[in-house]
Amino acid sequence: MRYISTRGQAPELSFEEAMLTGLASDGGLYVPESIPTLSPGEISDLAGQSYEEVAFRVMKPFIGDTFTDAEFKDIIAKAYATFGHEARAPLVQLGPNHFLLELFHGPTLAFKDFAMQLIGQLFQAALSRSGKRVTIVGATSGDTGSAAIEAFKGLANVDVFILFPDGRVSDVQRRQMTTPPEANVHALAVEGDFDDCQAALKDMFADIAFRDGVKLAAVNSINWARVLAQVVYYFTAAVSLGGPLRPVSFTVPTGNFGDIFAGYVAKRMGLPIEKLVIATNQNDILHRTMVTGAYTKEGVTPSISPSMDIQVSSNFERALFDVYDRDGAAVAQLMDELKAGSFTVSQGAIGRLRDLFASGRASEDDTRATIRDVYAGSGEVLCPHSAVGVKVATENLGQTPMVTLATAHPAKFPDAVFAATGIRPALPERMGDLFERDERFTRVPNDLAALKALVKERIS
Ligand SMILES: Cc1ncc(COP(=O)(O)O)c(C=O)c1O
Ligand SMILES: N[C@@H](CCOP(=O)(O)O)C(=O)O
Repeated sequence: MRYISTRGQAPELSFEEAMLTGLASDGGLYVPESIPTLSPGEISDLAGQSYEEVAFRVMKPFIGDTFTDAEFKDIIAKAYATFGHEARAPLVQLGPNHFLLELFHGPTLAFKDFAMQLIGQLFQAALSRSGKRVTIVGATSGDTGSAAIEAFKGLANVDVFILFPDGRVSDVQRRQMTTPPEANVHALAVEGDFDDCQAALKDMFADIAFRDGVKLAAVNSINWARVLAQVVYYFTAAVSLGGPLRPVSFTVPTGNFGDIFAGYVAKRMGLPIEKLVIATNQNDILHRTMVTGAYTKEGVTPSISPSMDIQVSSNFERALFDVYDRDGAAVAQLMDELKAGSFTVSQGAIGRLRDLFASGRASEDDTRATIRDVYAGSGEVLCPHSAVGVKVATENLGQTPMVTLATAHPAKFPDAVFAATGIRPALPERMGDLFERDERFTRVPNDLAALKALVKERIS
């Protein structure tokens, strides 16, 4: 399996190279040159298998001969051994035809652990056989950073720098990033919002001398391996609801478009998914784009679902690449226009996007009301991101079972949950002392040169 860039100008890479590289040298994102499919029989055979076995069968065609079957199975087993639920991604029924896919039983209580725990193991295996060292720089609105630090802390061949927007993540998210004592962890509080952090990260990749000098690697969902790991739970959920014989729909709380893009890949692999619904909070650039065809940046307004406070949604580029018939030059042109603030999707391409995705938006009041009503109706306590999903899902219910992705544990956002329900969800016991641990982080200006200098100084 070879990987190509969405902007068409970077070299083709193997799975291992694409994973260790992250962003393509032309600024694009790597995607497989073709999407492998599973037959209906192969999908039926996933029923009753462990999460780990499904993960192996779904991901294997994408990784080629990077690892032997035995090595890859061992990597998967280690990745999910830390999860607090035997099913890894259990389904809970919310209503007659509405299910919640709980993706928050990993070590940092968000769906990011599914991919990050896996790529922590993949990096370790690849780097220990090559003897190479990498510098991971990640941008986070709260969850990617904690999951990355958890997965890479203490590893011999890796330094991990996480840029988070100062004052715009929850206290639990910040403490998950700032309390690990390992010397290879560097939490950086940036004066700015998530888009500033992500732009700085992409600019670091664009500086080839810096990129090669520090051996830069990415663990955001610009890294294909992140998206791939997230494809698996679409299969486990659909199969437990009767797939492939019965189609299933999914609603996905969306920011950087990685999680819903994984659903699109599952569909392309042959999983019968009827609807894929993009659910945005008040920072609704993706919903506006689906409605108007114009992708227009407006400022980010902080919300009670802070992890989705994003305007420049990285993985939308991967979807554009496909609806523009994999024309890298056309995608590069759109991304250039975006630097000036907006681009318009062509008539043909927006039509195709609308065939593939539905969309909706939840205001702050909708989000609070959904947390309150779901708690009163079923006793299920939702985090604000999952509540955005549930609100939009209820507008898209039909005959087909709907699965809403519950992307984080409510205890990561106790203030928003308390305001809506009057209860304060407790952190799992293993994190009970999070607020007693010492914090360690560096405040940095939103200044690329200063960030690069700090990274160089810390790794030297
Ligand atoms: C809790 C939570 N929900 C939803 C999202 C949105 O996921 P994606 O960025 O893959 O669209 C994020 C972060 O990205 C998140 O942290
Ligand atoms: N919500 C994310 C933003 C980064 O998303 P990623 O999936 O591209 O890593 C976060 O929590 O950091």
